[in-house]
Amino acid sequence: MRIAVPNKGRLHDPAIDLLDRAGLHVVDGADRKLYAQTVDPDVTVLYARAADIPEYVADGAADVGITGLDQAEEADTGALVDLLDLEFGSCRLVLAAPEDGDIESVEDLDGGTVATEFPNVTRDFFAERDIEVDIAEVSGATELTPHVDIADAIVDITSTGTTLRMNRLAEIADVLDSSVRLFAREDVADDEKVQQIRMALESVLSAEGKRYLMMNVPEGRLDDVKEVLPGMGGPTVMDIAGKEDVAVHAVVDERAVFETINALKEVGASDVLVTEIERLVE
Ligand SMILES: Nc1ncnc2c1ncn2[C@@H]1O[C@H](COP(=O)(O)OP(=O)(O)OP(=O)(O)O)[C@@H](O)[C@H]1O
Ligand SMILES: O=P(O)(O)OC[C@H]1O[C@H](OP(=O)(O)OP(=O)(O)O)[C@H](O)[C@@H]1O
Ligand SMILES: [Mg+2]
Repeated sequence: MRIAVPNKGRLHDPAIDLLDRAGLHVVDGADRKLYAQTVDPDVTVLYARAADIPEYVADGAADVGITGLDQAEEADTGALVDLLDLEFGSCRLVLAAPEDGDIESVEDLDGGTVATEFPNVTRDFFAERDIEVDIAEVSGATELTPHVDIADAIVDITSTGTTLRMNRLAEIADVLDSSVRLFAREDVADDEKVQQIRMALESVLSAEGKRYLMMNVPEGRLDDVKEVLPGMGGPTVMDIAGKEDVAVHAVVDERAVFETINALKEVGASDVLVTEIERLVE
């Protein structure tokens, strides 16, 4: 089983970090290597450019891949199965034009030129609206093109909006909401190993923002404590050898920890421990 991961750029570190936290540690990932082993002898990492990953997966060079939805939509491959939203690399593809120009709507671009690194997505966007545009494919610095008479507008990535603002461009329309996904080729999407990888990654995302609470509770107050701890499927209750108290464990939303601890103290809980959770396999 080969998993394609961005070899550099902004997606590389978070992708490797996520695999790590999922327990799929890369063991010989020296820089500039094409392949790396993981702790699972059946899983190899293949490093590739984010833009090439959909094609690698579609062609069988890899079985699953981690890259942006924007790249998957742009790639000229058959459909890949979008197995899991990995919740990083969130950005939008937008149509934008000079702030002080005459392009204010999508229709104003009829007969015009749009520069982009995403020609396929852009072509589809205008075709769906029956608007004829010429597409100027560029490989970077797209934001400059409307100011040097190469294009009337652009379709490009934005997240904070800083780059558009710095280049005096205004958003005209949303083209695509993107985030990084785990993609699989259709014929392997249901394979056991692929599903194990999906579940391992999902368990890291599920644990994010959750805390594990442990405490001692007098047995007579257990019902009150349960009221305070809605938890996931109720708390775990254990006897403590030679003691009247019972031990109670529960998973709680990080944002609710402060309030929950105060409420727990009020109903008689003591020795409350709060710990982080690495993974949560549901
Ligand atoms: N500003 C951004 N904020 C969030 N996500 C982004 C942003 N820019 C790009 N992305 C996501 O990262 C993916 C990879 O971006 P890109 O291909 O530009 O690589 P990079 O990290 O800039 O490295 P390089 O361009 O040097 O290969 C994009 O397809 C998109 O999904
Ligand atoms: O809305 P913002 O937060 O300003 O982000 C948008 C910018 O981020 C990306 O560029 P990147 O930083 O990856 O540089 P690149 O052109 O070298 O890929 C993208 O191509 C935009 O230019
Ligand atoms: Mg970039």
